[in-house]
Amino acid sequence: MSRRLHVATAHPYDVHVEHGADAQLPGLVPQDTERVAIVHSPAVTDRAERLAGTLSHQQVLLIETPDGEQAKTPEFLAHCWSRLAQHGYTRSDLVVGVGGGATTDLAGFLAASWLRGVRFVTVPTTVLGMVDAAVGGKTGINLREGKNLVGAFHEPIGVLCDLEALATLPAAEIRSGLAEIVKCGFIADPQILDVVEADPAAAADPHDAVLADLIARGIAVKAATVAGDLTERGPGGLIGREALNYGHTLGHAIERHEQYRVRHGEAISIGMVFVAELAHRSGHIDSRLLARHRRVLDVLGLPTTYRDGLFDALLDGMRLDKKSRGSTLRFVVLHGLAAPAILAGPDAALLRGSYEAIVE
Ligand SMILES: NC(=O)c1ccc[n+]([C@@H]2O[C@H](COP(=O)([O-])OP(=O)(O)OC[C@H]3O[C@@H](n4cnc5c(N)ncnc54)[C@H](O)[C@@H]3O)[C@@H](O)[C@H]2O)c1
Ligand SMILES: O=C(O)C(=O)C[C@@H](O)[C@H](O)[C@H](O)COP(=O)(O)O
Ligand SMILES: [Zn+2]
Repeated sequence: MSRRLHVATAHPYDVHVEHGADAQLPGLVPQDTERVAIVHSPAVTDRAERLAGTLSHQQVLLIETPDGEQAKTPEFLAHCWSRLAQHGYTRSDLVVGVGGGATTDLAGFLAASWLRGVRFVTVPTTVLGMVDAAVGGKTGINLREGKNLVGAFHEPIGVLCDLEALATLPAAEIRSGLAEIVKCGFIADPQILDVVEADPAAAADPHDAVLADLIARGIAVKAATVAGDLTERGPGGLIGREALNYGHTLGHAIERHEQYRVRHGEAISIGMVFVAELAHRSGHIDSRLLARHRRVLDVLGLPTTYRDGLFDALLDGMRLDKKSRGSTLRFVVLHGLAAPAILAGPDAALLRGSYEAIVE
C-alpha cells in the first residue's frame, strides 16, 4: 500500500512510504539541478548505485560514508565538503542522503552547511531513519564531547521511504527503530502501543503490513510535531518539538558513554524508562503507566535497565543535552499518556533514585 504523508512546515514536503518509493527520486530533483551528490552508508551501496542510475540528466557523485556513527564526525564532514568543492557543487545542486539516521544526519548537515545551504532529499533505509531521522530537518554531527552537538535545522525537499530496504535490515536494527515508534506512542498516539502489544512479532516483521502501519503512524506524529514547532522553541510557552526528545536526555549520555556501541533506539529505550520513573516519583504518572513502559519495551526485546555505578558520569553527559538551560537540566516527562511536559531542575536525589530504579 502506498502512503503519502505531508509535512506542513513553512517549506512543506511529502514523505512517501511504499515499496518501490526509490523510483520517485528523478521526480524530486529540481529542474535546474546539474549535479547530485548521493551520500550513502556502506550497507546500501547497491541501492545508492541503482538510484544514481535513475538520474540520467545529472552528473552524480557517490560518497560512501564510514558505517554508523563514524559518519557523523567533523573529519568526515570536512572530507565531504572537499569532495563537493572538487566537483564544483553550486547552490542549484542537490545532496541526497541514503542510509540510516547517521547517514541522513550527516548528509543533511552537509547540505545545510555547503554554500550556507543547498537542497536536500532523504532516502532512509532503516526503520529509525524512516520514522524519525529523515523527517523534520534536524541535521548534525557528534563531537567527542557529546552527541549531535553541532548541527542545523535544514529540511529536506522530499523523503522516500522504500519499504523494500527493510528486507536486509538486521532484527536488532528493526527493534531500535521501534523504540522511536513506541516513543511516539507514549507522547502522542497511544494506538501505537495497542498495536505493538497486540502482536509484537508482526510489529517487528519487515514483511508485515503492521510494521508499515506503525512506520506511517510514527511519521504522522513527527510531521505534526515539527509542523507546529520546527526549531524547538516551544509554541506559546507550551511543549512543542521537545516532546520528540522523550527518553533522549539519558539516552544520548548512554550512547556517548558506550562510545556508540549501543544503538540509538536501545539507549533511548532505557532513557524512556528512566524518565517514566522520574515522572512517577514526582507524582505525574501512576504505577500502571510506569509499568507499561517496561512491558511494551520488554516485549520488543529492547533494554530497560543499565549498569550500576555510572550515575555521576551520565549526569555529566546529560548536562550537554540541548534542552538544558544554563545549569538547569530539563527532561521531557509525561503527565499522563500522550501528555508530554517539561520537568525542569529535578533535585539530585530524585534523579539518582530514578537511576537506581533502572539499574540491572
Ligand atoms: N535527525 C533526527 O531527527 C534524528 C532522529 C532520530 C535519530 N537520529 C540519529 O539517527 C542515528 C541512528 O539511526 P539508525 O538507527 O538508522 O542508525 P545507522 O544509520 O547507524 O544505521 C544502523 C545500521 O544499519 C545499517 N543499514 C542501514 N540501512 C540498512 C539496510 N537497508 N539494510 C541493512 N543494513 C542497513 C547501517 O549501515 C548501520 O550499520 C543516530 O545518529 C541518531 O542520533 C536523528
Ligand atoms: O526530531 C526531534 O526533535 C527529536 O528530538 C528526535 C530524536 O529522536 C532524535 O534522536 C534527534 O536527533 C535528537 O535531537 P537532539 O536535539 O537531542 O540532538
Ligand atoms: Zn532519537
